[in-house]
Amino acid sequence: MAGGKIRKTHQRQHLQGGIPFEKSKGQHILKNPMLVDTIVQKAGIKPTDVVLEIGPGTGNLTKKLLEVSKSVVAIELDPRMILELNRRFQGTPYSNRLKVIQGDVLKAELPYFDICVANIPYQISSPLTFKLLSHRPVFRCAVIMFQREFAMRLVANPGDNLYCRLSVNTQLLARISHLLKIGRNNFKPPPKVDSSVVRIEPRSPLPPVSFKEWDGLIRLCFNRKNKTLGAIFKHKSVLSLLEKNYKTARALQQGQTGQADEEPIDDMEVFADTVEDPSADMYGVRDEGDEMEVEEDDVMVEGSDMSDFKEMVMGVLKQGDFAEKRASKLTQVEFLYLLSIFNKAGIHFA
Ligand SMILES: C[S@@+](CC[C@H](N)C(=O)[O-])C[C@H]1O[C@@H](n2cnc3c(N)ncnc32)[C@H](O)[C@@H]1O
Repeated sequence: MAGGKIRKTHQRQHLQGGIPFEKSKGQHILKNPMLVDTIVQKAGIKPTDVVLEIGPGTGNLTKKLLEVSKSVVAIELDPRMILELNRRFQGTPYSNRLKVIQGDVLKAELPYFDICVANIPYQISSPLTFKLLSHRPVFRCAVIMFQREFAMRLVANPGDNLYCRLSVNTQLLARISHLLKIGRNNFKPPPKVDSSVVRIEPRSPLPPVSFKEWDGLIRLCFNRKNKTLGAIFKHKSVLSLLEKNYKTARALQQGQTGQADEEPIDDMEVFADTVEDPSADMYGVRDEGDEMEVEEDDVMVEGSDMSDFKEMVMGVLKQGDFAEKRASKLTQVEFLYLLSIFNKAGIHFA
């Protein structure tokens, strides 16, 4: 840690190198040098690696990364931090191996990197994770500090309380493991929550699935994650949405004779689109576990109301033995199978 002094004002500003930290920018500096060493060691950086660091701040982690890698590219939003970084590394043997880009990482074009190591501002966790996972060429791994609950959602398994849409979507794209628990007192100023360091290893190749279709199904299932799939798919709003998609797909198919019926693998641009607008909360944790509000007219379609289309949907669920199962307990493989049998029956989610 650069030797700064701590001054407390009535606003409890915390200073390092004369810089007041801004909580709105997630500026919580790792002050425990042993932890910084452990994170760098766990990242398994090779001397030939180009490292991407997001939010280098005053450079505590950056210095250790420079010691073990070929070079570091750091993206930092706050120009005051960049001045501090320049002051810290100018005239040292590290200066020509450090490139600092000023800007918002969510808007920046990411450079080439082998490995990403970062203590990030927690408010960008979800869009940043998906921005990294859509980056090409595929990197080896990312070792990232997240808010503890977000990290536990990333690694959650079927049946765990925190298993949610975020878990399923990230685990489709990457292998994720929990590396370290970090208490809030290791930061200056301490955040309100504890943290965890997680390793993310992108899958390559990706499972051959349309991401739009996948997310459509997962979103539907997790909006009422503790209800049986049989109950979810009996709702009028769900059935009418799927019936509309079904009719559209059939009309398109009729207009495209001679084409293979296999679903094309989505272009990676799909991922880029979803991270451009973080407010869309495409993968956020906000809605997880919440029951989707059932509108007054969103009744269950029962008995005499039974339409041919509903019978078809129920037939698909029965075929895979899914009617009595709940999203909160379904594995990745089961979701992939469910999507494939729906699609085979001409039922689509996007
Ligand atoms: C949690 S601090 C980490 C600082 C330092 N890496 C450490 O571990 O001590 C997060 C850093 O990310 C920067 N930051 C916040 N939002 C950002 C964004 N959208 N893009 C890039 N950097 C950002 C902050 O200015 C701050 O320096």
